Amino acid sequence: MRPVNARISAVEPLLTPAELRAEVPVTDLAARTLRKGREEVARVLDGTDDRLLVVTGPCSVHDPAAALTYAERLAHLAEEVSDTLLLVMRVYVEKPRTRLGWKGLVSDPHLDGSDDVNEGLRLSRELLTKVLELGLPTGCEFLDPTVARYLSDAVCWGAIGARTVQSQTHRQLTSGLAMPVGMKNTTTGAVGDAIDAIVCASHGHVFPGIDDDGLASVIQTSGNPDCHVVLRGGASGPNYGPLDVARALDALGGAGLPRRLVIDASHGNSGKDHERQPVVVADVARRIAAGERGIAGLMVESFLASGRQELVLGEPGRLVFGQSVTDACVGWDRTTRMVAQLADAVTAGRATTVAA
Ligand SMILES: O=C[C@H](O)[C@H](O)COP(=O)(O)O
Ligand SMILES: C=C(OP(=O)(O)O)C(=O)O
Repeated sequence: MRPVNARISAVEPLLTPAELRAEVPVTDLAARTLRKGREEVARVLDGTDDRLLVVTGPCSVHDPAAALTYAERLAHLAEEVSDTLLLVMRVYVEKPRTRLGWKGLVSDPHLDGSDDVNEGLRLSRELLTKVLELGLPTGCEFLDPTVARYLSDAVCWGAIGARTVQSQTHRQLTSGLAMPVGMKNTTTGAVGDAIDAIVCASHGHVFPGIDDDGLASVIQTSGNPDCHVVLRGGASGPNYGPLDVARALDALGGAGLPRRLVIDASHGNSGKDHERQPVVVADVARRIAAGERGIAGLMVESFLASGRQELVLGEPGRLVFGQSVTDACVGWDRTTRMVAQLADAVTAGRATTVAA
């Protein structure tokens, strides 16, 4: 197709959301997990379900087979701890980059710079539906509003990231998403912007977009009442401590919002050092066990193998199976220990509630 201006070098057709949905449908089995997952996440977030939400999984999916192996293990673990924890798998198929880098499975599924977006969308949707079919709720960051039209009906929990939480486009997108969405504090550490995003997304908006047939459309939304803050630390340091949490809860209360939030053990809270994630989790677990209120969930970046590896475009054969190619992750064994610690903390925290 002829480019429309000198700085656009090519314009290729993209399959439509309706075509992809027909090719990769959300099966009845997946739809059951989707409905249940969305409802349960919303109930945990508002406190009517006293379990803890734990969103765990790789920083990014680069190999659907490795992600599915992780999902199979996590589905077993989710069953074992279902009295105390609601486990959701991170299935992150779009990556926002600080400067440049591989932008995720949707953008470049062959890991070679060929940027086969049609295949990226197909593989991403297949993976999301397979994870749901295992009975495991799915979570992902919504980055490109167009991509959301192709995948959001297979997602139980969404995130708006630290780099886009101030963006009106992402707040409008969230206002039309049918699942609970976590708003990250900004990379500077500002929590107020996440609260602004929650308020903005709770209202209906009218904005340009595409419909299911890919036709340029005016989209009207009714607002998303199920958004919450995610404390992920930032340039100003970690913000998972009791004082930062209390300040954020007060700010939420001051804005007329529920005093509930989620803590991300990774990113600015771990200084991107995966070895520090268990330290964050242990601290939060101790506080939950002691009866601290307001922490509705935790996020962990975890994969089969610990650490990270450098991705060399065009050489995917050299990659270690199940190890992150973006942020370093905790490995599987460490993950199971952290999950057990959180399950025990919820049990102990319940006892303090009964005693009070
Ligand atoms: O969680 C993922 C990363 O922190 C985020 O995508 C930014 O990554 P980068 O700083 O490596 O670009
Ligand atoms: C990019 C992510 O997080 P943040 O927006 O907090 O940097 C992520 O969780 O993958």
